Amino acid sequence: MTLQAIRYENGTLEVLDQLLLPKESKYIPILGVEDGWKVINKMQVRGAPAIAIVGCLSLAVEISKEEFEKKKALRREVEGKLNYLISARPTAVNMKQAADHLISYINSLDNDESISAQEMQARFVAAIEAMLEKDISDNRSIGEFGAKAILNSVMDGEQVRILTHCNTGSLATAYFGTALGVVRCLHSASRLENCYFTETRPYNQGARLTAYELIHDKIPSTLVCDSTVAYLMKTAQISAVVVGADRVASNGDTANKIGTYQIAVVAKHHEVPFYVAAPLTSIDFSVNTGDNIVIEERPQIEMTHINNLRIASPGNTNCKHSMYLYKYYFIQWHKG
Ligand SMILES: CSC[C@@H](O)[C@@H](O)C(=O)COP(=O)(O)O
Repeated sequence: MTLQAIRYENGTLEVLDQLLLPKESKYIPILGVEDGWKVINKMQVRGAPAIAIVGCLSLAVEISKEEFEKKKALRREVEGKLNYLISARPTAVNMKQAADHLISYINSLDNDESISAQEMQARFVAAIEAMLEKDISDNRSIGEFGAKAILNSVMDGEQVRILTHCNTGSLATAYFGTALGVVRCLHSASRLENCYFTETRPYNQGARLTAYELIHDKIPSTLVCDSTVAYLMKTAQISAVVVGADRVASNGDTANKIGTYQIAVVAKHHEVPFYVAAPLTSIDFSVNTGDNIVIEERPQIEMTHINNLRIASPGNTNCKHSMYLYKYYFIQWHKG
């Protein structure tokens, strides 16, 4: 059975605390938008599609509990809260795309004189619930298309070796993932020899979360240090790299977890095909190039500490090389 990181039923929502994994599996109840914002900001929920779904569902939970006499009041509340949710993690665009879509939907409901405030409220909550279903079907298609694309570039019946970065699986989406969904599809088709995955410093989404998912699904896999990638490409005959995306600009420049850029550069050097597996909601047509993507800067403590234990030497770390950008756009889209 696929891991369920987001549990939503009849207006109640709880999410698996990903900061505690793999040591502890604990679900956090989300009672409204403030809780939603916090779990996203603290990265107890992460991964671009999961951020959008949890953010929007937290609004659905809050709205469902309220009573609105005036449609305008509902519209104002929805707009303000969606804009607030976007600020929790700015680089991943899925939350913003979802907010734009929902704001335009609530405006159309507001303008529709044939419906009451209660009807508007019910339809709005249903629209958010439909996003959950859409993510599930998108995951299925991405997995199937991605596996097909990779298998088309190898010999008939050949087993493939895939490298992935960060976590893009059930913990990052509502179903079985984007890049990790491709890996899952290759495995179900009995065409996966091995999935190599990076530890993904500083928060170790690979070592903690991707490992957790691959072990859960009994998929043959190997955890590698981030700094092993170049050597791995030289020696392990990697068939393809597949990663997810936090935001794709209209020219194809892609922002993803820090470290993705260097993997892309090394893949190019070793002529290993490089794929970005992402839903349409990760594409931001309002941004021309990666230069205009807002890059999230996270607190230094995430790099200097592991599980609240300091690993970097104490002292003034406020110097250039100790700052880190969390994400960076990494690649110019290749034509064809
Ligand atoms: C399907 S998840 C896509 C991306 O969000 C993923 O590749 C990624 O970089 C996640 O980063 P995170 O910082 O853990 O949210």
